[in-house]
Order: sequence, then structure tokens, then C-alpha cells
Amino acid sequence: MIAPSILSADFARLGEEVEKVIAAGADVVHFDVMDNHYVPNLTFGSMICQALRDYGVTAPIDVHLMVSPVDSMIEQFLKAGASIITFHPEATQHVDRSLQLIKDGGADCGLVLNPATPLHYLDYVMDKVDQILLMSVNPGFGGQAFIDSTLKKIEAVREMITLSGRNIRLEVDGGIKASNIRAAAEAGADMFVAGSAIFNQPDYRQAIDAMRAELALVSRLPA
Ligand SMILES: O=C(CO)[C@H](O)[C@H](O)COP(=O)(O)O
Ligand SMILES: [Fe+2]
Repeated sequence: MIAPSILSADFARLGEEVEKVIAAGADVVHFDVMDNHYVPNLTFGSMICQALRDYGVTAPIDVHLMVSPVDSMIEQFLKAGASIITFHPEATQHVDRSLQLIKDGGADCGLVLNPATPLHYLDYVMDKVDQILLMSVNPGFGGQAFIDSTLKKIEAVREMITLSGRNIRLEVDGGIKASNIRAAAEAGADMFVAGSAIFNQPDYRQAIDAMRAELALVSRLPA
């Protein structure tokens, strides 16, 4: 699955941009929420998510919460039509409660781990999460370079998913482009966020097709 991050879209024409990127072959809209507290940047909240739904966007919206505290934002995004909500575990007081809040609201839930965040946060929630997001940059900004140590982390989480026996999506976010998407897939990721590598190109379809062509070459599909 390819999930363009609208962080790099033209905010003045957001509805059109989302329509265009979905028409170009994207599977999911990745929606980066930043609060200038958990991360040193500020983006958009649930009103913009609702506006996209009202505009007619029916594609799944994957809300990546980079906010602290978390729970009030979860409630707002559930009402605004989010399909998936992920949050950073260290940004909430009660990880299990926040996950349950998302599940109870009918959306898919997941945790996001920063490049240096240990995998231990996953130990007691593998029976609950629908998705795990591994950050391959430090959160807060688009256009940063992929941190290579993420590949080992993807492999480790893929093993944890296999052991869990559940069908948990493994998403990677930050610095993904046609030249490194294959390595991330071979390590075990199956959902790829790409912001600048799609929205900074003149032809979104060409950018997405180039990534899909690389994915078609993946030699070792995750178990
Ligand atoms: O969560 C994020 C940043 O915190 C973004 O999703 C991510 O950085 C996407 O942008 P790019 O593909 O340009 O790196
Ligand atoms: Fe993100």
C-alpha cells in the first residue's frame, strides 16, 4: 500500500491535491497531525479531515498523531472520519486506553515508534494493534533523509508480527522514495508513506508507478 503524506501537498488546494493523488494510484491518504508541543511543527487538526470527507474523499484516511496529550485528538478524529489512527506511545499516559478508544470508535489503531524508541512498547499490545508505524526520520518535518538503521528495526517488527499470528500492517514513514522503497519492503514493510517524493514531483502517477515498479521486484515478501 502506498500512502502519500499530504504534509507536502499544496495546502491552498488540499481537496484537489488529495483527489489527484488518489486518481494517480494512491491507496491511502496519510494525514500528519503536529501540535508544536510533541514535535516542533504545527500542521492541521480534525476540521481539515472533516473538510476532506465533506469534499468527497472516500479513500481511507490514515491519521498520524504527533500530539501530546493524545486522547482528546482521538475523539475528534473519530468524529471527523478517520479510518486509521496511530499515535506515539510516549505521548500518552495510558497506551492501552488510547488504543481501546480508537477501537471503540470503529477505526483501526496503531502505535508509532521513532527511530530511537525501543520495540518494548509493542510487547503487550500485539493482540490489539491493527498497524505498526516505524518512523524512518525524526518526526516533525517532511523531506528528511531515510535513517538506514530502520531496516533492521523493520525486520525485527516483521518477526514479532509473524509470531503474533495476526495480520498487522507494518508501515514505514519518512524519506521513502523509489530508490529505497524496495529495501524497506524486503525488510518486511507493507505500507509506505511518501510525502515529498510524490508531491514534489510534477506527475504524481509517474512517482507512484516508479515506487510500484520497485515493489514488483521485491524478492523476499514478508511471511
Ligand atoms: O510523519 C511525517 C513527518 O513527521 C511524514 O509523514 C513524513 O516525513 C513524510 O514525508 P517525507 O516522505 O517527505 O519524508
Ligand atoms: Fe507521518
